[in-house]
Amino acid sequence: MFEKTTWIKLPRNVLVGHGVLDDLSAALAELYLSGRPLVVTSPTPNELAGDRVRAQFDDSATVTVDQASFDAVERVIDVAEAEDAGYLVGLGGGKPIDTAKMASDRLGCGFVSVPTAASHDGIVSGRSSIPEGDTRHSVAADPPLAVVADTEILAEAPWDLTTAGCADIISNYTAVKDWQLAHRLKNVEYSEYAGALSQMTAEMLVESSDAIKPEFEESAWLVAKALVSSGVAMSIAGSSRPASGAEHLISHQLDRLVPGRALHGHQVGVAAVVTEYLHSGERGEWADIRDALKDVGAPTTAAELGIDDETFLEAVTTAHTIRDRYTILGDGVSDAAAREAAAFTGVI
Ligand SMILES: NC(=O)C1=CN([C@@H]2O[C@H](COP(=O)(O)OP(=O)(O)OC[C@H]3O[C@@H](n4cnc5c(N)ncnc54)[C@H](OP(=O)(O)O)[C@@H]3O)[C@@H](O)[C@H]2O)C=CC1
Ligand SMILES: O=C(CO)COP(=O)(O)O
Ligand SMILES: [Zn+2]
Repeated sequence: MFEKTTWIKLPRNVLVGHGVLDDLSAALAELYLSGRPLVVTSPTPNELAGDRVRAQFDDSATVTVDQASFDAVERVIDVAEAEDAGYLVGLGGGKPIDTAKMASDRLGCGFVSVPTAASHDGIVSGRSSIPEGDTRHSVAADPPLAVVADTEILAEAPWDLTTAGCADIISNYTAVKDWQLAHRLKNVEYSEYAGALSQMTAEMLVESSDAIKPEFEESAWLVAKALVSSGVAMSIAGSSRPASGAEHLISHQLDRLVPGRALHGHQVGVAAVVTEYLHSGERGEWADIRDALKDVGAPTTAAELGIDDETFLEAVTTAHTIRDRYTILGDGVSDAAAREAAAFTGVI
């Protein structure tokens, strides 16, 4: 008997462009959401855009979170219940968006993503990343019903956040290679469609890198569109596999060793240079990844991340323990192999 089933959860309305923040309520009107919104935000995004969001609703409540944590998720759930909110609007960077995504998943209510930074593909995906104990990687949570990404706001955000978003997309190259490897060696289910979409998203971003420059609103548009596409690839796959391989494991390990030292996207970009070398050796495509990162102004060395060489190497040699996800790191690379890869590629 044929037993395969597919259930793909995707956002229904995705708005990317200049001034679209003011179309938020129109985008939501089409979704038949009921009740009033609870805006989940953090201090800077609230100051930048909170009033423009609240002005579009007759009635709303707001809760501000300072960090992504399970305490913050609990607090949002409490406020949502106390305020009798019908759905949650995550306004800000990954911190409020992931907190709102997780809280709405727990509450069983709708979630809408209004990113103020194009810093990683979590702003669109059905994945939420809330640190708990030693766990740093994302877990499944229903994706946003709508995404409203105003490029005017994204373009005015600190440039580092945008280059981090670019690097998160560039790392899709190695993520897809790891996924294909796991398919060949461990029979992990692989989606050709999701893999191709993820890879094409990285290729298109790299091909447009000349247009990715600070103060060009088009840069924010290109990056936001790529983040949407990467999020869709994850939704099709039903996992973060299309956008998260060994380079993400290394980044998660860095988050444990030196929390908050560098942005997620920057870490996965630098780690991707090393994991590409591990995949394809001295003559492989690691230099293309490094050059793509350089072209968008993202870091390419451990030092540029503010991380010392030994800590970076410790992350590479221990990253395979992070989660049950087979990658080029296998059951662990030796210190000598990690050192060789990182030194040859100029990462250390
Ligand atoms: N779901 C997923 O797949 C993923 C989720 N994540 C999660 O996302 C978080 C990191 O994402 P990131 O976006 O860097 O985090 P933040 O939400 O912390 O945003 C980064 C910083 O930028 C500020 N900021 C946001 N928007 C603007 C703006 N328009 N102008 C000026 N400053 C702005 C924030 O201010 P303020 O301090 O006031 O908030 C904050 O200081 C982590 O919690 C991580 O776990 C990361 C990767 C993937
Ligand atoms: O950041 C992500 C994809 O870019 C999510 O990946 P993780 O599942 O490894 O957290
Ligand atoms: Zn990522």
